[in-house]
Amino acid sequence: MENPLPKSWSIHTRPEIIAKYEILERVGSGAYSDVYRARRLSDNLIIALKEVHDYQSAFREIEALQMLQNCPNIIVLHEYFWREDEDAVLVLEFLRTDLAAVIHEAKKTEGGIRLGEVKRWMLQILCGVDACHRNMIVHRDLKPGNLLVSDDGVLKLADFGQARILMEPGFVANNDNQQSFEQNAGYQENTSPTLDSVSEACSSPNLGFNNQVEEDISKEEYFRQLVELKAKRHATDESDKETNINDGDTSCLATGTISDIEDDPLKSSYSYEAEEGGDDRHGALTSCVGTRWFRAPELLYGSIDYGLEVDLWSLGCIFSELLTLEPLFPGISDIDQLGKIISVLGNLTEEVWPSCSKLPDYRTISFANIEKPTGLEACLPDRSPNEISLVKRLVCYDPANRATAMELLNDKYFNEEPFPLPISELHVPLTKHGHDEDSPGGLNDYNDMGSDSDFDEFGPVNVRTTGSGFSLQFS
Ligand SMILES: Nc1ncnc2c1ncn2[C@@H]1O[C@H](COP(=O)(O)OP(=O)(O)OP(=O)(O)O)[C@@H](O)[C@H]1O
Repeated sequence: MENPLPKSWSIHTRPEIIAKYEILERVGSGAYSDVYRARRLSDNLIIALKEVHDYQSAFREIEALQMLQNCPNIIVLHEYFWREDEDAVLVLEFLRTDLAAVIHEAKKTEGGIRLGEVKRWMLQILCGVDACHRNMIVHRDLKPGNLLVSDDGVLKLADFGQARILMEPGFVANNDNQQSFEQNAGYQENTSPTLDSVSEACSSPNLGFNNQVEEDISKEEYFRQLVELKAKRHATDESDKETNINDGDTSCLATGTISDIEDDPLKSSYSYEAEEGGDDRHGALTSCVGTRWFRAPELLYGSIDYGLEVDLWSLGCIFSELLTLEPLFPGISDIDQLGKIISVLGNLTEEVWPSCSKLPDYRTISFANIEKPTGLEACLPDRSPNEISLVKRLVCYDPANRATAMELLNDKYFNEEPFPLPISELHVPLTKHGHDEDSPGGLNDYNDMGSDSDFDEFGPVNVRTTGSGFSLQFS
Protein backbone atom coordinates (compact mmCIF):
# COMPACT_ATOMS: atom_id res chain seq x y z
CA MET A 1 0.00 0.00 0.00
CA GLU A 2 1.31 3.44 -0.81
CA ASN A 3 2.54 5.44 2.14
CA PRO A 4 -0.08 8.18 2.63
CA LEU A 5 2.36 10.53 4.32
CA PRO A 6 3.70 13.34 2.18
CA LYS A 7 7.39 12.94 1.47
CA SER A 8 10.15 15.12 2.81
CA TRP A 9 13.11 15.00 0.42
CA SER A 10 15.91 16.62 2.33
CA ILE A 11 17.23 13.44 3.92
CA HIS A 12 17.35 11.74 0.53
CA THR A 13 19.82 14.28 -0.75
CA ARG A 14 22.33 14.11 2.10
CA PRO A 15 25.45 12.38 0.73
CA GLU A 16 26.86 11.53 4.16
CA ILE A 17 23.64 9.65 4.96
CA ILE A 18 22.93 7.86 1.71
CA ALA A 19 26.56 6.73 1.60
CA LYS A 20 25.92 4.65 4.70
CA TYR A 21 22.17 3.97 4.71
CA GLU A 22 19.49 2.92 2.27
CA ILE A 23 16.30 4.75 3.14
CA LEU A 24 13.40 2.32 2.83
CA GLU A 25 10.24 4.15 3.88
CA ARG A 26 8.91 6.87 6.12
CA VAL A 27 7.33 5.28 9.18
CA GLY A 28 6.06 8.29 11.02
CA SER A 29 6.35 11.92 11.84
CA GLY A 30 5.93 13.99 14.95
CA ALA A 31 5.76 17.67 15.77
CA TYR A 32 9.46 18.12 15.02
CA SER A 33 10.55 15.14 13.04
CA ASP A 34 10.21 12.63 10.26
CA VAL A 35 11.25 9.07 10.98
CA TYR A 36 12.40 6.60 8.32
CA ARG A 37 13.12 2.91 8.33
CA ALA A 38 16.49 2.36 6.72
CA ARG A 39 19.14 -0.31 6.17
CA ARG A 40 22.73 0.13 7.21
CA LEU A 41 24.75 -0.79 4.15
CA SER A 42 27.72 -2.16 6.05
CA ASP A 43 25.83 -4.98 7.80
CA ASN A 44 22.19 -4.79 6.63
CA LEU A 45 20.98 -3.79 10.10
CA ILE A 46 17.56 -2.17 10.00
CA ILE A 47 17.65 1.14 11.84
CA ALA A 48 15.51 4.27 12.21
CA LEU A 49 16.66 7.61 10.82
CA LYS A 50 15.03 10.43 12.74
CA GLU A 51 15.32 13.73 10.92
CA VAL A 52 14.69 16.42 13.50
CA HIS A 53 13.57 19.78 12.16
CA ASP A 54 14.02 21.66 15.41
CA TYR A 55 17.47 22.58 16.68
CA GLN A 56 16.61 22.51 20.36
CA SER A 57 14.64 19.30 20.19
CA ALA A 58 17.54 17.57 18.40
CA PHE A 59 20.04 18.94 20.87
CA ARG A 60 18.02 17.66 23.80
CA GLU A 61 17.42 14.26 22.34
CA ILE A 62 21.08 13.67 21.49
CA GLU A 63 22.34 14.99 24.79
CA ALA A 64 19.90 12.93 26.87
CA LEU A 65 20.42 9.75 24.88
CA GLN A 66 24.17 10.03 25.17
CA MET A 67 23.84 10.05 28.92
CA LEU A 68 21.49 7.07 28.97
CA GLN A 69 23.08 4.61 26.59
CA ASN A 70 23.80 1.99 29.25
CA CYS A 71 20.16 1.35 30.08
CA PRO A 72 18.42 -1.56 28.34
CA ASN A 73 15.09 0.27 28.45
CA ILE A 74 16.24 3.38 26.61
CA ILE A 75 16.33 3.54 22.83
CA VAL A 76 19.82 3.06 21.39
CA LEU A 77 21.35 5.98 19.53
CA HIS A 78 23.91 4.50 17.11
CA GLU A 79 25.19 7.77 15.73
CA TYR A 80 23.99 11.12 14.52
CA PHE A 81 24.66 13.58 11.74
CA TRP A 82 24.63 17.28 12.22
CA ARG A 83 25.80 19.99 9.92
CA GLU A 84 25.11 23.65 10.08
CA ASP A 85 22.04 24.69 8.08
CA GLU A 86 20.74 21.14 7.98
CA ASP A 87 18.44 19.15 10.19
CA ALA A 88 20.04 16.76 12.62
CA VAL A 89 19.58 13.12 11.73
CA LEU A 90 19.66 10.59 14.56
CA VAL A 91 20.42 6.98 13.78
CA LEU A 92 18.36 4.98 16.26
CA GLU A 93 17.64 1.33 16.70
CA PHE A 94 14.42 0.49 14.89
CA LEU A 95 11.51 -0.60 17.05
CA ARG A 96 8.44 -1.60 15.14
CA THR A 97 5.67 -0.96 17.61
CA ASP A 98 4.81 0.75 20.88
CA LEU A 99 2.79 0.50 24.07
CA ALA A 100 -0.12 2.43 22.53
CA ALA A 101 -0.45 -0.46 20.07
CA VAL A 102 -0.29 -2.98 22.92
CA ILE A 103 -3.18 -1.20 24.66
CA HIS A 104 -5.11 -0.75 21.44
CA GLU A 105 -4.76 -4.41 20.54
CA ALA A 106 -5.72 -5.54 24.04
CA LYS A 107 -9.02 -3.72 23.70
CA LYS A 108 -9.96 -6.21 21.02
CA THR A 109 -9.05 -9.14 23.22
CA GLU A 110 -11.28 -10.52 25.92
CA GLY A 111 -9.62 -10.04 29.29
CA GLY A 112 -7.37 -7.20 28.17
CA ILE A 113 -3.72 -7.39 29.17
CA ARG A 114 -2.91 -10.23 31.56
CA LEU A 115 -1.72 -9.02 34.95
CA GLY A 116 1.66 -10.72 34.57
CA GLU A 117 2.10 -8.77 31.35
CA VAL A 118 1.03 -5.47 32.91
CA LYS A 119 3.66 -6.01 35.58
CA ARG A 120 6.40 -6.76 33.06
CA TRP A 121 5.52 -3.73 30.92
CA MET A 122 5.50 -1.57 34.04
CA LEU A 123 8.83 -2.92 35.28
CA GLN A 124 10.42 -2.10 31.96
CA ILE A 125 9.00 1.42 31.97
CA LEU A 126 10.13 1.91 35.57
CA CYS A 127 13.68 0.79 34.72
CA GLY A 128 13.81 3.33 31.90
CA VAL A 129 12.38 6.15 34.00
CA ASP A 130 14.66 5.29 36.90
CA ALA A 131 17.68 5.54 34.58
CA CYS A 132 16.52 8.97 33.42
CA HIS A 133 15.91 10.22 36.93
CA ARG A 134 19.21 8.94 38.28
CA ASN A 135 20.76 11.13 35.65
CA MET A 136 18.47 14.02 36.58
CA ILE A 137 16.88 13.84 33.16
CA VAL A 138 13.20 14.64 33.08
CA HIS A 139 11.62 13.15 29.97
CA ARG A 140 8.54 15.43 30.00
CA ASP A 141 6.61 13.51 27.36
CA LEU A 142 5.98 10.04 28.72
CA LYS A 143 3.01 8.43 27.02
CA PRO A 144 2.29 5.00 25.54
CA GLY A 145 3.19 6.17 22.01
CA ASN A 146 6.68 7.14 23.16
CA LEU A 147 7.34 3.75 24.75
CA LEU A 148 8.57 1.75 21.79
CA VAL A 149 8.52 -2.04 21.79
CA SER A 150 10.79 -4.46 19.95
CA ASP A 151 9.55 -7.61 18.24
CA ASP A 152 10.74 -9.65 21.20
CA GLY A 153 8.96 -7.54 23.81
CA VAL A 154 11.67 -5.21 25.06
CA LEU A 155 10.19 -1.81 25.86
CA LYS A 156 12.32 1.31 25.45
CA LEU A 157 11.72 4.94 26.28
CA ALA A 158 12.01 7.06 23.13
CA ASP A 159 11.37 10.59 21.90
CA PHE A 160 13.62 12.61 24.17
CA GLY A 161 12.98 15.78 22.17
CA GLN A 162 11.40 17.43 25.19
CA ALA A 163 13.80 16.00 27.74
CA ARG A 164 15.65 18.35 30.01
CA ILE A 165 18.71 17.72 32.09
CA LEU A 166 18.06 19.31 35.44
CA MET A 167 21.71 19.91 36.14
CA GLU A 168 24.78 20.58 34.13
CA PRO A 169 26.82 17.50 33.29
CA GLY A 170 30.33 17.67 34.59
CA PHE A 171 29.78 19.08 38.01
CA VAL A 172 29.29 15.80 39.75
CA ALA A 173 32.12 14.00 41.45
CA ASN A 174 33.63 11.07 39.54
CA ASN A 175 32.50 12.55 36.32
CA ASP A 176 35.54 14.57 35.50
CA ASN A 177 35.94 13.20 32.03
CA GLN A 178 32.44 14.12 30.99
CA GLN A 179 32.52 17.39 29.22
CA SER A 180 29.60 19.19 27.78
CA PHE A 181 27.89 17.85 24.71
CA GLU A 182 28.91 20.84 22.67
CA GLN A 183 32.58 20.36 23.43
CA ASN A 184 32.59 16.63 22.89
CA ALA A 185 30.36 16.23 19.92
CA GLY A 186 31.78 18.99 17.83
CA TYR A 187 28.27 20.31 17.84
CA GLN A 188 29.29 23.81 16.88
CA GLU A 189 32.05 22.74 14.60
CA ASN A 190 29.94 21.65 11.74
CA THR A 191 30.93 18.04 12.11
CA SER A 192 28.94 14.87 12.35
CA PRO A 193 30.95 12.65 14.64
CA THR A 194 29.79 9.15 15.39
CA LEU A 195 28.76 8.39 18.91
CA ASP A 196 31.87 6.31 19.25
CA SER A 197 33.92 9.43 19.11
CA VAL A 198 32.13 10.90 22.08
CA SER A 199 31.13 7.80 23.96
CA GLU A 200 34.35 7.65 25.87
CA ALA A 201 33.57 10.97 27.39
CA CYS A 202 29.98 10.04 28.10
CA SER A 203 30.32 6.41 28.99
CA SER A 204 31.22 6.91 32.61
CA PRO A 205 27.83 6.67 34.23
CA ASN A 206 26.55 9.99 35.16
CA LEU A 207 25.97 11.42 38.58
CA GLY A 208 28.79 9.22 39.72
CA PHE A 209 26.59 6.13 39.59
CA ASN A 210 27.63 3.09 37.71
CA ASN A 211 25.56 0.02 37.10
CA GLN A 212 27.10 -1.85 39.99
CA VAL A 213 26.43 0.98 42.37
CA GLU A 214 22.90 1.34 41.03
CA GLU A 215 22.12 -2.17 42.15
CA ASP A 216 23.66 -1.76 45.55
CA ILE A 217 22.53 1.59 46.88
CA SER A 218 19.62 1.71 49.25
CA LYS A 219 16.51 3.75 48.71
CA GLU A 220 17.62 6.13 51.46
CA GLU A 221 20.96 6.61 49.78
CA TYR A 222 19.25 7.16 46.43
CA PHE A 223 17.04 9.88 47.90
CA ARG A 224 19.94 11.38 49.79
CA GLN A 225 21.93 11.67 46.58
CA LEU A 226 18.97 13.02 44.66
CA VAL A 227 18.35 15.66 47.31
CA GLU A 228 22.02 16.58 47.31
CA LEU A 229 22.05 16.87 43.56
CA LYS A 230 18.92 18.95 43.53
CA ALA A 231 20.48 21.28 46.09
CA LYS A 232 23.61 21.51 43.95
CA ARG A 233 21.48 22.22 40.95
CA HIS A 234 19.74 25.09 42.68
CA ALA A 235 23.07 26.42 43.86
CA THR A 236 24.39 26.18 40.33
CA ASP A 237 21.30 27.84 38.93
CA GLU A 238 21.83 30.76 41.24
CA SER A 239 25.55 31.13 40.79
CA ASP A 240 25.85 30.34 37.12
CA LYS A 241 22.61 30.91 35.35
CA GLU A 242 24.37 31.32 32.05
CA THR A 243 25.24 27.64 31.95
CA ASN A 244 21.66 26.46 32.00
CA ILE A 245 20.07 25.32 28.84
CA ASN A 246 17.20 27.63 28.25
CA ASP A 247 13.93 26.08 27.28
CA GLY A 248 13.39 28.43 24.44
CA ASP A 249 9.73 27.49 24.29
CA THR A 250 6.88 29.80 25.02
CA SER A 251 5.28 29.22 28.34
CA CYS A 252 1.65 28.32 27.98
CA LEU A 253 -1.07 29.82 30.00
CA ALA A 254 -2.59 27.23 32.31
CA THR A 255 -5.74 27.43 30.26
CA GLY A 256 -4.09 26.54 26.99
CA THR A 257 -1.19 26.79 24.64
CA ILE A 258 -0.40 29.92 22.72
CA SER A 259 -2.15 28.55 19.68
CA ASP A 260 -5.18 27.84 21.84
CA ILE A 261 -5.21 31.47 22.85
CA GLU A 262 -5.11 32.54 19.24
CA ASP A 263 -8.28 30.52 18.66
CA ASP A 264 -9.92 31.57 21.86
CA PRO A 265 -13.35 33.15 21.34
CA LEU A 266 -12.92 34.89 24.68
CA LYS A 267 -9.64 36.41 23.64
CA SER A 268 -11.06 39.89 23.59
CA SER A 269 -12.37 39.44 27.15
CA TYR A 270 -9.02 39.27 28.83
CA SER A 271 -5.45 40.24 28.47
CA TYR A 272 -2.66 37.74 28.28
CA GLU A 273 0.82 38.68 29.23
CA ALA A 274 3.46 36.08 28.64
CA GLU A 275 6.27 37.61 30.60
CA GLU A 276 5.85 35.22 33.51
CA GLY A 277 7.90 32.18 32.64
CA GLY A 278 8.69 33.51 29.24
CA ASP A 279 11.37 31.99 27.14
CA ASP A 280 14.12 34.36 27.98
CA ARG A 281 14.49 33.44 31.62
CA HIS A 282 17.68 31.54 32.04
CA GLY A 283 17.08 28.10 33.39
CA ALA A 284 13.32 28.48 33.59
CA LEU A 285 11.36 25.49 32.46
CA THR A 286 8.30 25.75 30.33
CA SER A 287 4.94 24.45 31.45
CA CYS A 288 3.97 23.78 27.87
CA VAL A 289 5.37 20.28 27.59
CA GLY A 290 4.03 16.77 27.34
CA THR A 291 0.90 15.35 25.87
CA ARG A 292 -2.14 16.70 27.63
CA TRP A 293 -3.63 13.47 28.97
CA PHE A 294 -0.39 12.69 30.78
CA ARG A 295 0.45 16.23 31.90
CA ALA A 296 0.92 16.82 35.61
CA PRO A 297 -1.23 19.44 37.39
CA GLU A 298 1.77 21.63 38.18
CA LEU A 299 2.33 21.99 34.44
CA LEU A 300 -1.33 22.71 33.79
CA TYR A 301 -1.10 25.46 36.42
CA GLY A 302 1.86 26.99 34.63
CA SER A 303 4.74 25.92 36.88
CA ILE A 304 8.19 26.72 35.54
CA ASP A 305 9.99 25.26 38.52
CA TYR A 306 8.93 21.65 38.42
CA GLY A 307 11.02 18.53 38.72
CA LEU A 308 11.32 14.88 37.86
CA GLU A 309 7.92 14.34 39.45
CA VAL A 310 6.10 15.41 36.27
CA ASP A 311 7.24 12.09 34.79
CA LEU A 312 5.88 10.22 37.82
CA TRP A 313 2.42 11.66 37.24
CA SER A 314 2.57 10.52 33.60
CA LEU A 315 3.73 7.12 34.81
CA GLY A 316 0.62 6.85 37.02
CA CYS A 317 -1.60 7.70 34.06
CA ILE A 318 0.14 5.06 31.94
CA PHE A 319 -0.16 2.42 34.67
CA SER A 320 -3.85 3.16 35.04
CA GLU A 321 -4.31 2.87 31.29
CA LEU A 322 -2.55 -0.48 31.20
CA LEU A 323 -4.98 -1.70 33.84
CA THR A 324 -8.20 -0.31 32.37
CA LEU A 325 -7.24 0.14 28.69
CA GLU A 326 -8.74 3.62 28.84
CA PRO A 327 -6.93 6.91 29.38
CA LEU A 328 -7.29 8.09 32.97
CA PHE A 329 -7.85 11.78 32.21
CA PRO A 330 -8.74 12.21 28.52
CA GLY A 331 -9.09 15.99 28.54
CA ILE A 332 -10.18 17.66 25.35
CA SER A 333 -8.47 20.92 26.30
CA ASP A 334 -6.18 22.08 29.07
CA ILE A 335 -9.09 23.44 31.08
CA ASP A 336 -11.00 20.22 30.63
CA GLN A 337 -7.87 18.32 31.62
CA LEU A 338 -7.68 20.17 34.92
CA GLY A 339 -11.44 19.83 35.38
CA LYS A 340 -11.23 16.07 34.94
CA ILE A 341 -8.37 15.79 37.42
CA ILE A 342 -10.14 17.92 40.01
CA SER A 343 -13.40 16.04 39.67
CA VAL A 344 -11.53 12.83 40.51
CA LEU A 345 -8.96 14.01 43.07
CA GLY A 346 -11.00 16.81 44.59
CA ASN A 347 -10.40 20.49 45.19
CA LEU A 348 -6.87 21.72 44.95
CA THR A 349 -6.07 23.29 48.29
CA GLU A 350 -3.09 24.03 50.51
CA GLU A 351 -4.14 21.07 52.68
CA VAL A 352 -3.61 18.55 49.91
CA TRP A 353 -0.73 20.36 48.26
CA PRO A 354 1.12 22.82 50.45
CA SER A 355 2.17 25.91 48.47
CA CYS A 356 -0.07 25.08 45.52
CA SER A 357 -1.45 28.60 45.78
CA LYS A 358 1.94 29.84 44.61
CA LEU A 359 1.52 28.14 41.25
CA PRO A 360 1.57 30.86 38.57
CA ASP A 361 -1.98 30.33 37.38
CA TYR A 362 -3.54 29.11 40.62
CA ARG A 363 -5.48 32.33 41.13
CA THR A 364 -6.13 32.84 37.47
CA ILE A 365 -8.28 29.83 37.08
CA SER A 366 -10.67 28.27 39.55
CA PHE A 367 -13.29 25.61 39.49
CA ALA A 368 -16.57 25.25 41.32
CA ASN A 369 -16.20 23.49 44.65
CA ILE A 370 -16.24 19.71 44.26
CA GLU A 371 -18.23 18.34 47.17
CA LYS A 372 -17.68 14.71 46.38
CA PRO A 373 -14.71 13.85 44.19
CA THR A 374 -15.22 10.55 42.42
CA GLY A 375 -11.84 9.23 43.57
CA LEU A 376 -9.34 7.09 41.73
CA GLU A 377 -11.13 3.92 42.90
CA ALA A 378 -14.03 4.79 40.60
CA CYS A 379 -11.62 5.12 37.66
CA LEU A 380 -10.15 1.68 38.38
CA PRO A 381 -13.17 -0.56 38.83
CA ASP A 382 -12.44 -4.16 39.80
CA ARG A 383 -8.76 -3.48 40.38
CA SER A 384 -7.01 -4.74 43.50
CA PRO A 385 -6.31 -2.41 46.46
CA ASN A 386 -2.58 -2.78 45.69
CA GLU A 387 -3.06 -1.54 42.15
CA ILE A 388 -5.24 1.35 43.23
CA SER A 389 -2.72 2.26 45.88
CA LEU A 390 0.15 2.24 43.35
CA VAL A 391 -1.75 4.55 41.01
CA LYS A 392 -2.55 6.81 43.97
CA ARG A 393 1.11 7.05 44.88
CA LEU A 394 1.82 8.51 41.45
CA VAL A 395 -1.34 10.37 40.60
CA CYS A 396 -1.42 12.70 43.58
CA TYR A 397 -1.40 16.47 43.68
CA ASP A 398 1.66 17.15 45.76
CA PRO A 399 4.71 16.25 43.64
CA ALA A 400 6.69 15.61 46.83
CA ASN A 401 4.35 12.74 47.68
CA ARG A 402 4.76 10.91 44.39
CA ALA A 403 6.64 7.63 44.63
CA THR A 404 9.93 7.48 42.75
CA ALA A 405 10.54 4.97 40.00
CA MET A 406 13.03 3.22 42.25
CA GLU A 407 10.55 2.94 45.11
CA LEU A 408 8.04 1.35 42.76
CA LEU A 409 10.62 -1.03 41.33
CA ASN A 410 11.05 -2.35 44.86
CA ASP A 411 7.34 -2.51 45.61
CA LYS A 412 6.05 -5.89 46.71
CA TYR A 413 3.37 -5.70 44.02
CA PHE A 414 5.98 -6.79 41.46
CA ASN A 415 7.16 -9.63 43.66
CA GLU A 416 3.88 -11.32 44.35
CA GLU A 417 1.58 -13.52 42.31
CA PRO A 418 0.79 -13.31 39.53
CA PHE A 419 4.48 -12.72 38.88
CA PRO A 420 5.65 -10.55 35.99
CA LEU A 421 5.76 -12.68 32.86
CA PRO A 422 9.08 -13.16 31.09
CA ILE A 423 9.63 -10.68 28.28
CA SER A 424 9.46 -13.52 25.75
CA GLU A 425 5.83 -14.18 26.79
CA LEU A 426 4.59 -10.64 26.24
CA HIS A 427 2.08 -10.18 23.48
CA VAL A 428 3.63 -7.85 20.91
CA PRO A 429 1.21 -6.53 18.29
CA LEU A 430 1.99 -6.99 14.63
CA THR A 431 0.81 -3.55 13.68
CA LYS A 432 1.44 -0.17 15.14
CA HIS A 433 -1.44 1.87 16.48
CA GLY A 434 -2.30 4.40 13.79
CA HIS A 435 -1.02 2.15 11.01
CA ASP A 436 -3.78 -0.27 11.80
CA GLU A 437 -6.62 0.05 9.32
CA ASP A 438 -9.18 -0.60 12.06
CA SER A 439 -8.10 2.33 14.12
CA PRO A 440 -10.36 5.32 13.58
CA GLY A 441 -8.27 7.72 15.62
CA GLY A 442 -4.89 6.32 14.80
CA LEU A 443 -1.93 8.40 15.79
CA ASN A 444 -4.22 11.27 16.47
CA ASP A 445 -5.61 9.57 19.56
CA TYR A 446 -2.55 10.72 21.43
CA ASN A 447 -1.11 13.45 19.30
CA ASP A 448 -4.01 15.67 18.51
CA MET A 449 -6.37 16.14 21.36
CA GLY A 450 -8.13 19.24 20.29
CA SER A 451 -7.60 22.79 21.38
CA ASP A 452 -9.05 24.98 24.06
CA SER A 453 -10.97 27.03 21.62
CA ASP A 454 -14.38 25.78 22.63
CA PHE A 455 -15.10 26.99 26.12
CA ASP A 456 -18.74 26.00 25.68
CA GLU A 457 -17.72 22.51 26.66
CA PHE A 458 -17.38 23.65 30.23
CA GLY A 459 -20.63 25.42 30.79
CA PRO A 460 -20.79 28.93 32.16
CA VAL A 461 -17.52 30.72 32.62
CA ASN A 462 -16.91 33.98 34.47
CA VAL A 463 -14.08 36.14 33.27
CA ARG A 464 -12.91 38.77 35.74
CA THR A 465 -10.11 41.20 35.26
CA THR A 466 -7.70 41.33 38.18
CA GLY A 467 -4.61 43.31 39.07
CA SER A 468 -2.41 40.73 37.40
CA GLY A 469 -4.53 40.12 34.32
CA PHE A 470 -7.74 38.09 34.49
CA SER A 471 -9.30 35.13 36.18
CA LEU A 472 -11.55 32.43 34.85
CA GLN A 473 -14.12 30.71 37.01
CA PHE A 474 -15.65 27.49 35.69
CA SER A 475 -18.74 26.01 37.22
N1 LIG B 1 13.44 4.25 16.75
C1 LIG B 1 12.26 4.21 16.14
N2 LIG B 1 11.84 3.09 15.53
C2 LIG B 1 10.65 3.07 14.89
N3 LIG B 1 9.76 4.08 14.87
C3 LIG B 1 10.13 5.22 15.49
C4 LIG B 1 11.37 5.35 16.14
N4 LIG B 1 11.45 6.60 16.67
C5 LIG B 1 10.30 7.20 16.36
N5 LIG B 1 9.50 6.40 15.64
C6 LIG B 1 8.15 6.73 15.17
O1 LIG B 1 8.17 7.95 14.44
C7 LIG B 1 7.10 8.81 14.83
C8 LIG B 1 7.61 10.15 15.31
O2 LIG B 1 8.61 9.95 16.28
P1 LIG B 1 8.78 10.82 17.57
O3 LIG B 1 7.55 10.70 18.42
O4 LIG B 1 10.05 10.43 18.22
O5 LIG B 1 8.91 12.27 16.96
P2 LIG B 1 8.52 13.67 17.56
O6 LIG B 1 8.55 14.66 16.45
O7 LIG B 1 9.44 13.96 18.68
O8 LIG B 1 7.05 13.35 18.06
P3 LIG B 1 6.02 14.05 19.03
O9 LIG B 1 5.18 14.91 18.16
O10 LIG B 1 5.27 12.89 19.63
O11 LIG B 1 6.81 14.79 20.06
C9 LIG B 1 6.32 8.04 15.88
O12 LIG B 1 5.24 7.37 15.25
C10 LIG B 1 7.29 7.00 16.38
O13 LIG B 1 6.67 5.84 16.83
